[in-house]
Amino acid sequence: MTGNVIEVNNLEYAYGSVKAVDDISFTVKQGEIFSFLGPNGAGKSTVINILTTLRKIQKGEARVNGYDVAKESKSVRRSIGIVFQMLCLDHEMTVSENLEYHGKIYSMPKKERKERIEELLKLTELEGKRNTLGKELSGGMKRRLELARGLMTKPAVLFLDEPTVGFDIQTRMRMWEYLREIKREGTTIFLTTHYMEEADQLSDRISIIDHGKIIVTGSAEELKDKLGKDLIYLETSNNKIAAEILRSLNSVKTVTEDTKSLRVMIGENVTHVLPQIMEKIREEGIDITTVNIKKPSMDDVFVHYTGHGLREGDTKEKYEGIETEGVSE
Ligand SMILES: Nc1ncnc2c1ncn2[C@@H]1O[C@H](COP(=O)(O)OP(=O)(O)OP(=O)(O)O)[C@@H](O)[C@H]1O
Repeated sequence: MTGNVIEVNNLEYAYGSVKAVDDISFTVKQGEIFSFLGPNGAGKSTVINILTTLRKIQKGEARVNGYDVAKESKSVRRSIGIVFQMLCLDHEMTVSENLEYHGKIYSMPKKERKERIEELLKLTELEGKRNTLGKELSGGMKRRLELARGLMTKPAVLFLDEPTVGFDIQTRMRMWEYLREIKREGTTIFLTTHYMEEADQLSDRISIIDHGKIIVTGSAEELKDKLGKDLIYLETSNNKIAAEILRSLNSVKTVTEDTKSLRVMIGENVTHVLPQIMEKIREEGIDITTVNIKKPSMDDVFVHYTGHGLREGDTKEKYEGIETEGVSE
C-alpha cells in the first residue's frame, strides 16, 4: 500500500439514466478522518456502498486496504467496519449479545471477543446497558451500539454513512468524541454527512460533493483560507452600486448580493481593508448602514463552491457573482 487506505479512480455509477456518481477520484490516508459533505442525493451513499462492496462497481477503480473492490470483495469486507443509517441490530438480543454475535460471525477467538466487548462498552458508554435488550435502547444508544458493533473486529477502516443524522447537538458532539477516540486507536474513518459543522469539527480532510462530482477537497482550514481571510457583510443605501465599486478593488475577492446585504470576501487583513472600502463607497454618496465582520465558515465554503446552501430552498440566484476558479481536484 502507498499509505492510502482508500484509493478511488474515475468512479462512475448510474441508476438507469440517473448518473449518481460522475467521474470521482480521491484518496484517504492512513489514520485520517475523511468526510464526504453534500446534500441529499449528491451521491454519497452510492460511493460508500461501492467501497463497502454492497454495490457493484460499474466504471472506474477502487481499492480499500489495498484490495480491489471489484475483484477482492471478501478481503475488503473482512478488513472494514460499517455503520449505516439503517439500524441492523438484533432487537431481541442484549447489548453484549449483539456484540458477541458479531464477533462470532467474524471468527474472533472468545478471549479477544470478551476483551473487545469491554473496551467498546466503555468507549460508547454502554457499560450500564450491557444486559438491556436492543429494543429497549433509546435511538442514540442504538446508534452507539451500531458503532461498537462496527468496531468489534478492530477494522483498519470504518465507514459511516451519516453517523449523527437526527441527533440533537449534545448527542452529536458525544459521537464526535467517540470517533476521535477511534481515530486515536489508529482506525481510518470515512464518513458521509450533510452537516457542515460535523465535517468542519471532525474531519482531517473534506470533499464537497454535489450532483455526483467532487467539487473541492481539503482540510476545513485550507478550504476556508482559500476563500479569503475575512468576510464583511455590508448594508448600504445602494447595494447595487456599492457592489460595483467593491468589485473594482484589488483587496476584494468576491462580492455576493443578498436581498438586504452585500457579502464581501476579502483576501487581506480586514483592519487594513475596511477603512478603504468604506471610504470608496462613501465617496460615491452611498451611506453604509451596517457593517459586520466574520471569518469564513464551512457554510460559506459550501455556498462558494456549489452555488447553493445545504438546506432546500437555498437557490443559486441568491448567490449570484460567485467565483468558481481556483477549484482543485
Ligand atoms: N436505488 C436507486 N435507484 C434509483 N436511483 C437511485 C437509487 N439510489 C440512489 N438513487 C439516485 O442516485 C442519486 C444519488 O443518491 P445517493 O443516495 O447516493 O445520494 P446521497 O448523497 O447519499 O443522498 P442521501 O444523503 O439522501 O442518502 C440521487 O439522484 C438518487 O435519487
